[in-house]
Amino acid sequence: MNEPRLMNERRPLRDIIPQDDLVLLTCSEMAAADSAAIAAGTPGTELMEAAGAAVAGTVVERYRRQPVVVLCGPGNNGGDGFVVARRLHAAGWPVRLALLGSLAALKGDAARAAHLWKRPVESISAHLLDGRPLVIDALFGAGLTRPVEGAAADILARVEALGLPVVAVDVPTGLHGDTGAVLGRSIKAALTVTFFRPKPGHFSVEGRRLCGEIRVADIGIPEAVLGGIRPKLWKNDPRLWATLLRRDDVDDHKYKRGHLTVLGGASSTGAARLAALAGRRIGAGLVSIAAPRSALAVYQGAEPGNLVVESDGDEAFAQLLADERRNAVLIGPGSGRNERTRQAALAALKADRATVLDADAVTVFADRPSALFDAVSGPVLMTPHAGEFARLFPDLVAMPSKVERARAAARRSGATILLKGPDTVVAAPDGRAIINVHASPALATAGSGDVLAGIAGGLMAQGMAPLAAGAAGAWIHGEAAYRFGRAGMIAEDLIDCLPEALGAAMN
Ligand SMILES: NC(=O)C1=CN([C@@H]2O[C@H](COP(=O)(O)OP(=O)(O)OC[C@H]3O[C@@H](n4cnc5c(N)ncnc54)[C@H](O)[C@@H]3O)[C@@H](O)[C@H]2O)[C@@H](O)CC1
Ligand SMILES: [K+]
Repeated sequence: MNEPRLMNERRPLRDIIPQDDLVLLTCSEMAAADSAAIAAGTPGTELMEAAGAAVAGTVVERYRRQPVVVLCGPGNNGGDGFVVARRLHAAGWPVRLALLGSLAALKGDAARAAHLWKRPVESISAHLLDGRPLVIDALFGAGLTRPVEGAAADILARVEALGLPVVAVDVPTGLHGDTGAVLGRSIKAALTVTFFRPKPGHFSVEGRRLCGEIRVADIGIPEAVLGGIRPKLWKNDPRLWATLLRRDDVDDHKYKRGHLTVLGGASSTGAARLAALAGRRIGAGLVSIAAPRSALAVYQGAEPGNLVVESDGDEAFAQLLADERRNAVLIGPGSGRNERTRQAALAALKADRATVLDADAVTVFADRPSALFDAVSGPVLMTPHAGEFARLFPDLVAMPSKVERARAAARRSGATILLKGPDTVVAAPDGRAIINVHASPALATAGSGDVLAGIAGGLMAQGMAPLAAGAAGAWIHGEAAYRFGRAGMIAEDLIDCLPEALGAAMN
């Protein structure tokens, strides 16, 4: 009897399902959303009033009545501050307001908001902080263009030194909404109220440190404006990809669940074994390790459910891929920085397999990255950490935005890039990108990356496209760490927790 054909093979891979409520908007996209809302009939003053009202409302909800100082900047972020001050004062709170710059220099909506504030406008000075007030930071928001210095930096330093509670309007001053980098100096907020949609900067490592709790307020911008903006960045969540995870089917057969082939190395054999186990746990029907003769016995004596095939020398991997049922390939974890790894990667790309390139498979192309990029044509996910990324894309490292770094690398290489870290970004060559913050610091442990590569490879074997597999992999990886839920986690524990994590993603 012939063995059943693999069902996934040569079928289009299943891609993410965009969700409007998970969209993140850059500052210029947000400005476009404001403009579209204004064009659709909501005046800018109303948007600003709604923004300030949302901040004031949140403050009243979260804090007991107490003295407040509102620090206003020279633009519309400051304009929001004037609204917050007026509304808190109306609610009976003791409010002082200080403006950076002169009232006469305010323009447009901000000038109108200032006009409605009938009480004193002070200048920024340390005396404002006498009596330890709650601080509303409305100095700079989406319009931040250069480092925060001078009086603004001084007062923020003072607020921080005194440990005063801070509520940030839109973003903590100094945090760049797009890049998530700090320009000059910033301030740690307990709460950040942003408008319509979060911005990428809220989810950078710095952003997560500085924003505190993030509340996204509706300010009356119609959802329909997103249609015109066509955003391409989402916050990772199972709703983007959970429906793509394979559900059990009555006529399931292991070949229908894909066959992941992992290149095993000669010395660091643990990495490929961890990846292979993760690939099986995540649901690949078969996972085999292509092992060099010298290490065959090691792999054969290990986990009995991993298939082990001999694959020695530079050409052998290409021959393995003559079997079309090997629909997905993972190369890199412990595979060795050598010609065999390099040739296996090129063979996988040539054979157009769903391919995950990690660790050594990234590093072996450092001397001539174009040899890798030229070979990419099919579905490829590359999963570098920052150091591996720098080897392949040295000129992109200086870009301040991690999302843009990953996007540029994806565009150049033709592969989907999963750039690891506490704020993992997955970016596809067409510009779609996903930020994952569903990750625990406990993931910073040896072998954790091998597990992630195995999960992604297993998901691609089951028919997920690279962006979906990367996003799902990063989330499930994070969820597994949360599920372990105590100190002392090692990579093997992550694998044990995968079934529960997978279950959580599917619910
Ligand atoms: N209609 C709208 O556009 C709305 C805007 N909103 C608010 O408006 C904010 C954006 O307003 P803007 O675009 O006016 O920007 P900002 O208020 O963030 O700041 C802009 C001004 O600050 C200057 N500036 C930038 N960085 C500086 C630095 N380091 N030191 C000194 N000056 C600096 C700029 O040259 C500009 O004059 C959002 O963050 C949000 O709070 C909300 O009111 C909702 C509606
Ligand atoms: K701010």
